Amino acid sequence: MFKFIDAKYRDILDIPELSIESGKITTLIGESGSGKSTALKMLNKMISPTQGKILYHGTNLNNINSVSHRRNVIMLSQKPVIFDGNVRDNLSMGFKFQGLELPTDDNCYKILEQVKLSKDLDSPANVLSGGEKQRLAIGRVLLLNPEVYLLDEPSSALDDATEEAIIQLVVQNAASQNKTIIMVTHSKIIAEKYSHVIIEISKGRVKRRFDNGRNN
Ligand SMILES: Nc1ncnc2c1ncn2[C@@H]1O[C@H](COP(=O)(O)OP(=O)(O)OP(=O)(O)O)[C@@H](O)[C@H]1O
Repeated sequence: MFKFIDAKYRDILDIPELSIESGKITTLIGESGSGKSTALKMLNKMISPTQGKILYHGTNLNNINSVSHRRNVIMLSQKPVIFDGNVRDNLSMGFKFQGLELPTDDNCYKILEQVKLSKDLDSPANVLSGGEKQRLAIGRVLLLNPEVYLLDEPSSALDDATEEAIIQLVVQNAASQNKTIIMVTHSKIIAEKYSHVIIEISKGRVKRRFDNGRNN
């Protein structure tokens, strides 16, 4: 699905060859500052390689329109982004950005059920609790139904239980549809529990890439 070929980003990342397969959960691990977030940002074109290239389904990402790419490859920040307005507005926001037909109330309620948020679509979003905001942000991404979910762990530590709850929700909903999940975590426990493939990054280079032995 993704293939790095002699891809460099400044002096931060240097990846001569790396493939990320579709339909799998791939996790990037490695010490702080090793380049994990930078690698993830390259996958949805937030940044582009300064040398070399990254292919997506065989096409150089440089030749793919950024807006349409981000329809297929969505970054879910673990710090929830909540917009002014009600729950419905927040669920529809991605569709508005992308110029797509807005989701029906029925579909919105189905997603709220999946993320276990029992709120009315008309209720204001800014009064939700932190955990509820997180579930609403996840619902927004699940509703967009992308091909690839990028989950970036904030370096400012969320507690592991919250991080795992987010991952669990996405894995349950996305992996059951054979979607691709690529995530960054500092937690070896989380990496080993959920990943098919683990990639260890050290000083901007791939140190190890191994099959985690998960086959479902
Ligand atoms: N736009 C940028 N300009 C200059 N340096 C940058 C830029 N983005 C990241 N860096 C540096 O590149 C290195 C890798 O950063 P990155 O955020 O990818 O690391 P990380 O492995 O995700 O770290 P953490 O686990 O702490 O989040 C760091 O030293 C960071 O300071």
